[in-house]
Amino acid sequence: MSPVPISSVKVGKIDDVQELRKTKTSSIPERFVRDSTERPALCPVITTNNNIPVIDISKLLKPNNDEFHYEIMKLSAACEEWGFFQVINHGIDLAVVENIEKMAMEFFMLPLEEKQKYPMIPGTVQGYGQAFIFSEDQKLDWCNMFALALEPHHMRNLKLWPTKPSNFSETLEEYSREVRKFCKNLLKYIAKSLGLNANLFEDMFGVAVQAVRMNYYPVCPRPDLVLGLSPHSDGSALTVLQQRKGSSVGLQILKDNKWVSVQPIPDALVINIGDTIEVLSNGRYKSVEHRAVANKEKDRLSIVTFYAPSYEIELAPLPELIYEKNPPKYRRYNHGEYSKHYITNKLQGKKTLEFVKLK
Ligand SMILES: O=C(O)CCC(=O)C(=O)O
Ligand SMILES: [Fe+2]
Repeated sequence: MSPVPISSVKVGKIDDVQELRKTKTSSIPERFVRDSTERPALCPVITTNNNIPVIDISKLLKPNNDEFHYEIMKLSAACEEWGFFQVINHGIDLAVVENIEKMAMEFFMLPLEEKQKYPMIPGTVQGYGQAFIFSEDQKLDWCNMFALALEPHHMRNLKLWPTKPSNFSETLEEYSREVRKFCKNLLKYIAKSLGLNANLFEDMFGVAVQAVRMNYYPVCPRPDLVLGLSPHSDGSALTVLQQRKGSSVGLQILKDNKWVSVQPIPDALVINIGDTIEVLSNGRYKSVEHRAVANKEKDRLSIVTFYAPSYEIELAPLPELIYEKNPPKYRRYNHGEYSKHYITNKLQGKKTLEFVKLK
């Protein structure tokens, strides 16, 4: 069951944030102004460096030596305590990483009419615009998105593949191939870190679903009033996030009820555990709530890949991780049904997981 468009949704007027920015006005339209409880400046933000764990993938290439075991232990602690980590020496060709950043920026800098040839279709999260908007009074994010499903092949909506910039398809295909390889390997390490057979996730997921979302956050005159992206957890198994070099700092994760700002490390990728792994690990690994904030001085680009099981797969906490003192916390469900639930509801912290949580 793959996501289907919803045609009956009334989303109201959605101002394009890049166009708003061009007007140089310092006032923010009401639909972007958050309630005081949601405004970023009112929440305590920790910005200390070196907080989010860093995993060195090169140390995982030779299994079963001390370095390998140490790194696997670090990975396990990162997934349990943070749900987020950065990876260095990830093995993805840096030229491929740079190319996608350049291409994405070229896309976002195109005239609005060009980008609007690929409008976001409510209920599918594909195309250009704002996703997860389901009513006329819902608050908007200070962000322009462009998202596409890449795999499996039959899910590609070819009408949504831009013809400009001219290298769009080729660049995205190359990037997504590299990221797919990386995700498959990382899932092996994650399985090992849970004491499971390395191939368990790959065998279980079938032909994995892979989607990419490019988020562009223009400079904002009042970042204290808006959010770049509403708080949410990801409905994927794994998410790989790349931040454009020289972008502002914008990603924040909720840790012990405080928003912690993720300081980018050059050439590193940010990884987070999505809802699927939280469920399969019966809550041992956390799909952590995160959001993005806007910035007054610098714009920001993030390129996000969601890697998830095939839609027909049934998911439930793994029997290997269930024992008497740790009974199942989630029910058995179909992943396609979960995905549909995810993308047909607005982003609201970890609310989506309630759909499958056992009371
Ligand atoms: O731009 C970011 O840092 C956050 C993006 C994100 O969380 C998402 O696209 O799911
Ligand atoms: Fe996310």
